[in-house]
Amino acid sequence: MEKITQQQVQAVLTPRPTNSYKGSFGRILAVGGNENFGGAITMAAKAAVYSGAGLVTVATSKDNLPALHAVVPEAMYINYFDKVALSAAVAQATVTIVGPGLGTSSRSHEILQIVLTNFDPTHYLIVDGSALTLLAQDPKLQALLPAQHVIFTPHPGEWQRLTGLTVTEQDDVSNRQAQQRFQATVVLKKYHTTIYHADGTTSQLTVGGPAMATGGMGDTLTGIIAAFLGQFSQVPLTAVVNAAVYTHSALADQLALTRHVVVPSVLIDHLPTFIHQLQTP
Ligand SMILES: NC(=O)C1=CN([C@@H]2O[C@H](COP(=O)(O)OP(=O)(O)OC[C@H]3O[C@@H](n4cnc5c(N)ncnc54)[C@H](O)[C@@H]3O)[C@@H](O)[C@H]2O)[C@@H](O)CC1
Ligand SMILES: Nc1ncnc2c1ncn2[C@@H]1O[C@H](COP(=O)(O)OP(=O)(O)O)[C@@H](O)[C@H]1O
Ligand SMILES: [Mg+2]
Repeated sequence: MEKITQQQVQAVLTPRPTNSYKGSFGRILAVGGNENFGGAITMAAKAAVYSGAGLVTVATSKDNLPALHAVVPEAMYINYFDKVALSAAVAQATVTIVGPGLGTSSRSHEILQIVLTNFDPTHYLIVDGSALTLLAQDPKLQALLPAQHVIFTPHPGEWQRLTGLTVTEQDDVSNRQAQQRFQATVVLKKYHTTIYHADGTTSQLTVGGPAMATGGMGDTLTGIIAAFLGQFSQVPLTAVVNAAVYTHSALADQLALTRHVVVPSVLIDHLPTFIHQLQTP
């Protein structure tokens, strides 16, 4: 198993070409955030913007719109109950996040089904939070998953729901066997997060720690992964995912030097500076 190094990450985070524009850095769609969990999709969207995504649209409950725009006015909005608008947005996005704060109601299920049905498999799909729980509950939804370019970001509880593996049974052999059933990249989030890539390789973090154990930290990670996929599309998927997961936890470690807890919103605010710091030899 390969440990992810800062040098590998720095090789991914290339500076922006001078003749670039917002369309050069990904069209991200973030789908989630019901009436109770609007913060989850807002953090995902803000993390994507602050990690350099070109264009970010949030498909969420209308209840969340004022708060979304107060926190991240750069993000565009659609109502996720508008099936026509949601289908069109999914088809256009170069990277779609689905699941943070989506909830597990029948309406949440319907939204996930629309996302999976309209997704363009040449693009990227990040499946997190409630979307993983909905998938675990319904094999028919699993059958709609594209065969490539899918990234699952479960915590051990979500991975247990998907695979039936209890947290103590989640060893490398069992996790790899389970990954092969889905063909997706699996980012198994924990102390020293392990990434089971779809190409058969495995990577592990040596950064990150308990100051990250607070609600919203995983939602934030989805936005960083999406933004990096949107920007560094010429780099292999394995390296881009590793770079995003590393950046998230390495920044948390830096902030934890002077903090008891790393609040996700605070981590997001530091992303532009930290990414620049990684780019500067
Ligand atoms: N501000 C917000 O709106 C927030 C919304 N959230 C959303 O809330 C929904 C439910 O997600 P949750 O993860 O909170 O709850 P879940 O019920 O999906 O998962 C928690 C369960 O997993 C088990 N588990 C085992 N190992 C774990 C580990 N290492 N970390 C976490 N849980 C572990 C726990 O014991 C618990 O039973 C998701 O859609 C999520 O995105 C959360 O992200 C928290 C913040
Ligand atoms: N003790 C820990 N050590 C390292 N990383 C941690 C620790 N606790 C939490 N994290 C990280 O915080 C994030 C939590 O994700 P998740 O449980 O999905 O949070 P949420 O759904 O509330 O946003 C993951 O990236 C995980 O690796
Ligand atoms: Mg989560």
